[in-house]
Amino acid sequence: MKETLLTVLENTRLADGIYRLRLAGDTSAITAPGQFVNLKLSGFFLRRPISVCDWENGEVTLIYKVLGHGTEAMTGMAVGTALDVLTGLGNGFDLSRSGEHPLLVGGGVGIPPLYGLARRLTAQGKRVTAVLGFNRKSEIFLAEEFRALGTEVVIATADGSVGLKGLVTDGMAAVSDYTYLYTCGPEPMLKAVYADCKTSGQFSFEERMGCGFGACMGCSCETKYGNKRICKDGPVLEKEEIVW
Ligand SMILES: Cc1cc2nc3c(=O)[nH]c(=O)nc-3n(C[C@H](O)[C@H](O)[C@H](O)COP(=O)(O)OP(=O)(O)OC[C@H]3O[C@@H](n4cnc5c(N)ncnc54)[C@H](O)[C@@H]3O)c2cc1C
Ligand code: FES
Repeated sequence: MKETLLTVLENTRLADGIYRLRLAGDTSAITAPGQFVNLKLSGFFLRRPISVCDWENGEVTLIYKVLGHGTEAMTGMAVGTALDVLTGLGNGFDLSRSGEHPLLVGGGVGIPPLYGLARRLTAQGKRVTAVLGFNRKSEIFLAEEFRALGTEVVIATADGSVGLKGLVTDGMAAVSDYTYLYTCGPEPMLKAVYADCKTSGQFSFEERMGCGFGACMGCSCETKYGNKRICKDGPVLEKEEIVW
């Protein structure tokens, strides 16, 4: 973990309530897709954790959804603003387990960390399929960026306005021959994906957090191998260790 000052390069709206924040500075502590950063926002006591969508050459891209006061305040951050950021938090995804045809399943703001993962798996020559779930057409983001990587994209929308009408599990049913699964999204979605998953896999949890670096136990969860802190031992857990 590293505390550093990053400068806002871009803060733009991508879809309904969804923004892309690009930051420049020392990103050396970020080593794996699926890790997250923790942003100190002026006027807020607790930092706000956001997954790394991608990083390269001293730049990190985050994608956030406006949910409450903190993320609302983030929309007003102008280009050039200096932000105090804890970088390199969490374990991230282990790419070595993917096999030849990894399936990535993301819902809403669980999708961004899967983009950085898809980019690296594709660079390794893997055939990547991504099932992306949204509520409706106006909330869709990153689908074109996944396609530009050469990833096969299956979109599921709850209202049927684009792609399959239904949930990400309906999209998963359309992919038969995957070798491994990576997923991130809200917990009810992760549970449904867990129930339908035919292979081994890794599940990333975006729990509410206190400190974000292992000190407060506020994110503790039970696993088959004892209690783990989602912020430090996760946010990525192996399918085989999850207790549901
Ligand atoms: C490891 C990790 C990675 C994350 N990555 C992303 C990301 O890439 N993009 C993104 O948009 N969000 C992400 N989140 C969620 C993000 O941290 C919260 O949405 C944000 O902190 C809310 O702050 P706020 O001040 O706007 O809302 P608050 O005022 O704190 O809360 C507003 C509402 O949102 C609910 N809420 C707050 N945090 C969460 C949460 N973690 N999960 C579900 N509901 C919550 C509250 O219960 C409340 O109802 C991540 C969370 C974690 C722990
Ligand atoms: S949020 Fe404090 S230990 Fe995880």
